[in-house]
Amino acid sequence: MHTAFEKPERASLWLHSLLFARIAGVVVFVVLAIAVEVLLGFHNAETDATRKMESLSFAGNLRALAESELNAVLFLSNGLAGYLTVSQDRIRPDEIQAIQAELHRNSRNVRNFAIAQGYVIRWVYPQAGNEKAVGFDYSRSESQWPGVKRTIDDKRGTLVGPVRLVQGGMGLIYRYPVFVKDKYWGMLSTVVDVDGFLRSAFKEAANQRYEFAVAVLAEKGPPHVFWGNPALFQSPDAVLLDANVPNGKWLYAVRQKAAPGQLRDWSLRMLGWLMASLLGLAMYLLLKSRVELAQLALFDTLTGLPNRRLLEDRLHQALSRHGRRPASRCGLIFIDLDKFKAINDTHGHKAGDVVLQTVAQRIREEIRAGDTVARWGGDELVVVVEETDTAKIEQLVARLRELVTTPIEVDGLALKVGVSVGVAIFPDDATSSTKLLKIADQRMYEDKQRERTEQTS
Ligand SMILES: Nc1nc2c(ncn2[C@@H]2O[C@H](COP(=O)(O)OP(=O)(O)OP(=O)(O)O)[C@@H](O)[C@H]2O)c(=O)[nH]1
Repeated sequence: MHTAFEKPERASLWLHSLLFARIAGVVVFVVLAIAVEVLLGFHNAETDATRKMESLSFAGNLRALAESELNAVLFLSNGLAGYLTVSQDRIRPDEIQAIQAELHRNSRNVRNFAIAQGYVIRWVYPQAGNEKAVGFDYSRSESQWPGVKRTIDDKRGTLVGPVRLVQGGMGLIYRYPVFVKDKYWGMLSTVVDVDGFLRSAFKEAANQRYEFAVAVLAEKGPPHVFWGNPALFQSPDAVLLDANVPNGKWLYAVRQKAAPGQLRDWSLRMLGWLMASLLGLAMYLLLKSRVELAQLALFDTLTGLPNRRLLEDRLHQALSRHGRRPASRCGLIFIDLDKFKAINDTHGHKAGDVVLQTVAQRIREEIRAGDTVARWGGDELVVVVEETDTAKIEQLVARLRELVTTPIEVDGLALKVGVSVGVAIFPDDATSSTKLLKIADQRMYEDKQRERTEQTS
């Protein structure tokens, strides 16, 4: 048996199909989901740019802090270098010790000062713990000599390191070459404790929001990272900022730690997708209800056959199509069940329904796919047959009579109805659908009368 709500076959009804409703629902969902992603993309790009600006400003802050800490060291070293330049040949060890002691007392992270005359270290302050440094000859140190030589050649103070110190531990060394009358006299080295220096430089920068790393840019080879996580230099989220230090460069990498915004992004995304799903579903349900309404308006709910309205439309279409094949015929068959009321009265309305459904199904299975059988109303059905001829219509009518009158089994009973049929042929009988229907109805009535007469005689 056919379902009550069948899909209209015509292309013009495509907009009222369930498939269209499903596609429209999916399209609404996809479009909204894409819109959510695009908006989130804009939002993220903007947030990213803001975060990078903030990171850059933080990196600038770090650079300023390190510079100010470094300036304190340079200031001390330059002062001592001034003394050495003035007093070169008259240097008195006790005087140097006193100056060094004074400078050391006022400096925070300076581990020691070392003064070399020529290339050999002569004086160190404080002496305790640094005895090993006295007598150290730079020109014989494979690791230190290239740097020392560069400082002398460049004639400018150079920040070296962090390096492993002769006296143990890690240090930053500020080397300052002393020249007397343009001739190299000796080297002043100020050794700064790396950890202490960096801690006091960056203590103000200690921040829950950012992580950072600092590296020395080598002339050759990769940067040497001496503070923080080296991976930051490879991170796409990190910003890099370089800074000049005496005769060299440091590089800062700064990244904001996982921002609370990431969680918010996910919530926004979930909310957006939820809205997209709900609106997609709403669109589907809306169109589905329209489909159902349209089907209710065009199909008979008991038999699933086209109703009178759709039949009239199809008949109209069939007649307009006929113009293309004028030699063929179009048949309109009006069918009315006889003694149907008696089935209702004797076996109940439900049994009558089954009879109507069965008759509808039998006729539907008999006709071709392009033809139409519709419920005209009550126990009346109408068949439209296209591209046919008179003989074929007669054969079809005979088969339909047989099909309708073949007993129908309902609850173990074989119920039988009679049938009256009236046929009108286009264009022989009429050329308008109204006229054809009228003629077919009239002939069906005559058929019924004939049957009645035959039964009574
Ligand atoms: N079960 C059922 N009965 C229906 C339905 N629609 C109409 N009917 C009944 O079908 C009958 C149609 O009336 P008639 O055509 O006069 O009945 P009939 O016994 O076939 O009369 P003749 O055609 O003169 O033989 C009425 O009794 C209606 O109540 C329906 O959907 N289901």
